Amino acid sequence: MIRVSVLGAGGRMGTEVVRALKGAQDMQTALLLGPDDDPAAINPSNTDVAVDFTSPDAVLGNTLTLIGQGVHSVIGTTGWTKERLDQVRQALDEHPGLSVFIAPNFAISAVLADRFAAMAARYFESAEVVELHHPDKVDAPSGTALGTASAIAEARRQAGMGPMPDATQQPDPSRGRVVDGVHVHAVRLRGLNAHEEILMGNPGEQLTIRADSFERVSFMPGVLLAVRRAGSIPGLTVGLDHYLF
Ligand SMILES: NC(=O)C1=CN([C@@H]2O[C@H](COP(=O)(O)OP(=O)(O)OC[C@H]3O[C@@H](n4cnc5c(N)ncnc54)[C@H](O)[C@@H]3O)[C@@H](O)[C@H]2O)C=CC1
Ligand SMILES: O=C(O)C1=N[C@H](C(=O)O)C[C@H](O)C1
Repeated sequence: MIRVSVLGAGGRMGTEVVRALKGAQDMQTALLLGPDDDPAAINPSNTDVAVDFTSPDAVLGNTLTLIGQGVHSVIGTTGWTKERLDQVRQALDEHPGLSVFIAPNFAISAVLADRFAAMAARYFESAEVVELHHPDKVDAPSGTALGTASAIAEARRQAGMGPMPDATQQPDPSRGRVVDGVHVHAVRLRGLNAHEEILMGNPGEQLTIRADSFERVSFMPGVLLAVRRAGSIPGLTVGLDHYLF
């Protein structure tokens, strides 16, 4: 049995994760932590893998604590920057064999949308990302959209493409956040859950790639897969594609 502790267990995702763990034959829930609990309560005597769905403010501290405790982490929480990831890598250097796995998105539809976008990027002059979420989400743009924009930018770089056409004369917030040269727009609307549309355009044609997570259950197969694979790739791994393709 894999003993799994959950940080953020009372939240929207945490609740769904606890339900999924209860339905998994090879897993048992260990500690279920909320914002007032000490993550250092998690250690190898009670936990094999810790799952974090907390908040962008809390996740780095939690992760560094869990590395210090010698427990593998599976993380869905957003808020990662290159600097924060470097801090995790540095901490992991002291703990060979330990793994930290971060997925901006655990839904297969979103992982495939990213992959398709990276494949398509070199064939289109223009590309923009629109992410649409429930209005209780605290961060914008979504971690998924940031990853998608970076993947598109990297594919364009590899293809030797320059900047996208845009006659806007001065930067304006209505054009969204520019991530690595790719415009990202965030919509917050009651009734939505988690959605992303990647728009690509050429003279006379358009490609739209869209992924919709209508319910949080869509993230659970990915979370359980990452828990089962924890420790299989030591060090820091970012993206469910590492386990899928
Ligand atoms: N990677 C993925 O597939 C997905 C990622 N997310 C991300 O997961 C995170 C959580 O999302 P939701 O569940 O919707 O938020 P939420 O606000 O419903 O849940 C977060 C929970 O964490 C708790 N919390 C805050 N700080 C904590 C700490 N230091 N220790 C323990 N618990 C703490 C809060 O009290 C709350 O219960 C967000 O960053 C969101 O973007 C959400 C959905 C899918
Ligand atoms: O907060 C959410 O809901 C989600 N957060 C993640 C993100 O920011 O990309 C994943 C998914 O979009 C749902």
